[in-house]
Amino acid sequence: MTIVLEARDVHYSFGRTPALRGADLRLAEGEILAVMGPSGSGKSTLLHCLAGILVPGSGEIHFDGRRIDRLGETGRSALRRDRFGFVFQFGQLVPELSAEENVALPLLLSGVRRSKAAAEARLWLARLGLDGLERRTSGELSGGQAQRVALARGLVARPRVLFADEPTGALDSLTGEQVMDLLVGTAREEGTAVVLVTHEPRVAAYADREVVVRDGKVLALTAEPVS
Ligand SMILES: Nc1ncnc2c1ncn2[C@@H]1O[C@H](COP(=O)(O)OP(=O)(O)OP(=O)(O)O)[C@@H](O)[C@H]1O
Repeated sequence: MTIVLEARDVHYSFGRTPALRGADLRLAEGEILAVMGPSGSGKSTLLHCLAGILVPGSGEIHFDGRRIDRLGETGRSALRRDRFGFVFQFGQLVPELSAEENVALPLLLSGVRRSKAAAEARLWLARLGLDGLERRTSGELSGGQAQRVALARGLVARPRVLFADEPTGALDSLTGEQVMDLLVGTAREEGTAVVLVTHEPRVAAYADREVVVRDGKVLALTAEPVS
């Protein structure tokens, strides 16, 4: 089994408020991992540390066997752009851009030609059942459609790890299930590992394994990834 991402004894504080107090986590290649836990327990902070958005006060983050917590902002932002994908609770689409332009964005940022990026974006929109909606802006899409656009954007650059923070949090349960079916289905097809932060057991049930964050520490609910 190959470990793609690992947190070792990670501590992080917001000023004097400790958010992580020795968090450990291992994510296997292609694994879908649910991170659960009560509000304020440190789930989002852990995701942000794993994704190189926040730098831990102490401890280590390893991606593909390389320490990433020691990289500078430029190195971490290159990593986020080239190797990681993101989906958040509120899709955070750029409101002025069309669905197609939103999905093409990560490719354009990586230097892909405009016509190729647009063609890839259209393929991903079709794959997520959004054909015909390419020209719409986020204000012209339903919540579920917008979240599928966000998912297409998160996966278009074929990341090694997709970080999903409450990806269905703003959706009704039926729409949430459709988004989760697509998220898990496409991640599996692509071999993309997923860190899925959720407080909903129904959403966590889509994962291969669950951990619980409590008081800034990670408790394993089911076994470590197995070979
Ligand atoms: N920007 C911030 N400034 C100060 N404190 C923060 C900030 N973000 C989070 N915290 C604090 O850090 C702790 C962990 O927060 P975090 O957002 O990681 O929890 P969470 O488990 O994701 O919560 P939720 O389920 O409510 O999103 C909490 O005590 C929170 O109040």
